Amino acid sequence: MSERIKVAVLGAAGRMGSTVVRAVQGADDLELVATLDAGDDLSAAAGADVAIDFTVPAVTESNVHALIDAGVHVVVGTTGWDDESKARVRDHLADRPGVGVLIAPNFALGAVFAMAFAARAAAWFESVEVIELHHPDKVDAPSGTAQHTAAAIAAARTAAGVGPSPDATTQELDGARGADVDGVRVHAVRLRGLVAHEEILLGNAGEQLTIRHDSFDRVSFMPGVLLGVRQVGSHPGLTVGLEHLLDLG
Ligand SMILES: NC(=O)C1=CN([C@@H]2O[C@H](COP(=O)(O)OP(=O)(O)OC[C@H]3O[C@@H](n4cnc5c(N)ncnc54)[C@H](OP(=O)(O)O)[C@@H]3O)[C@@H](O)[C@H]2O)C=CC1
Ligand SMILES: O=C(O)C1=N[C@H](C(=O)O)C[C@H](O)C1
Repeated sequence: MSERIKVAVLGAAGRMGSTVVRAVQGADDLELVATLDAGDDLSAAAGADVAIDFTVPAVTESNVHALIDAGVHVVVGTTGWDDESKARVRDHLADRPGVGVLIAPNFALGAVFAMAFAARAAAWFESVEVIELHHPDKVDAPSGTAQHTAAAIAAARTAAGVGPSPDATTQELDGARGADVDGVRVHAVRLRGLVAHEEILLGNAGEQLTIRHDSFDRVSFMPGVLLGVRQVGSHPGLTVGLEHLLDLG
């Protein structure tokens, strides 16, 4: 058997981190070498080939820079990344050839396909809006997935020369029309009982297409996380979105 990939998990006690720990322990080709939580010294991850970060938006970027310095590939599921923080990672990686960082707002395969399908359809519909629905313990809104979805939809519409979705609203109670992500309206629901869900609504005169994805359990993210761990080392530089490992990018 070829050598196993040594893996460190950051945020190991969290909802996602604890599920990731079990998935890594269950994979024959992976070896769990470190589990870290808030307050732990990041140098414990330096012996890993790949670190997986499911922490909190406030710390994920500094974790990634420290891991790049240590020459460790990183698979990042934590949300909260914007264009500036991604650009800083891209610049850092330019000085560390061979190191790969994968940031994916959603590792559930169905969610990645839902985003890709929505981007393909978006240029053919007059109206499009995104609704994301999550458990009430989530700290960020809208979800990273919804922002990634809206950005892909907006890019597809711009490339096709399609204008904004029609909207006659001139009077609005703050927030009633959701957040504006690159011109696409995104609405966030927080409800006990939910895990992670997204609907993309596309409308034309007389018809509606609804693309919906549901993660009922955090195990849904594990095949994508493990795919990322196995492939990040052969994707040096920054990769944003699991779609690039599924030939959908
Ligand atoms: N990409 C994807 O597919 C998915 C992404 N996510 C994202 O993953 C992130 C985590 O979600 P979730 O697991 O639900 O959140 P949790 O709050 O359950 O877990 C976060 C964990 O990170 C720990 N932590 C905080 N600071 C540090 C640090 N500096 N170093 C190491 N660990 C730290 C927390 O510890 P403590 O509580 O002690 O502070 C906690 O255990 C979120 O951004 C979420 O949006 C979630 C699901 C899927
Ligand atoms: O916090 C969560 O739970 C999730 N976060 C990610 C996001 O913000 O998109 C992925 C998934 O939706 C679950």
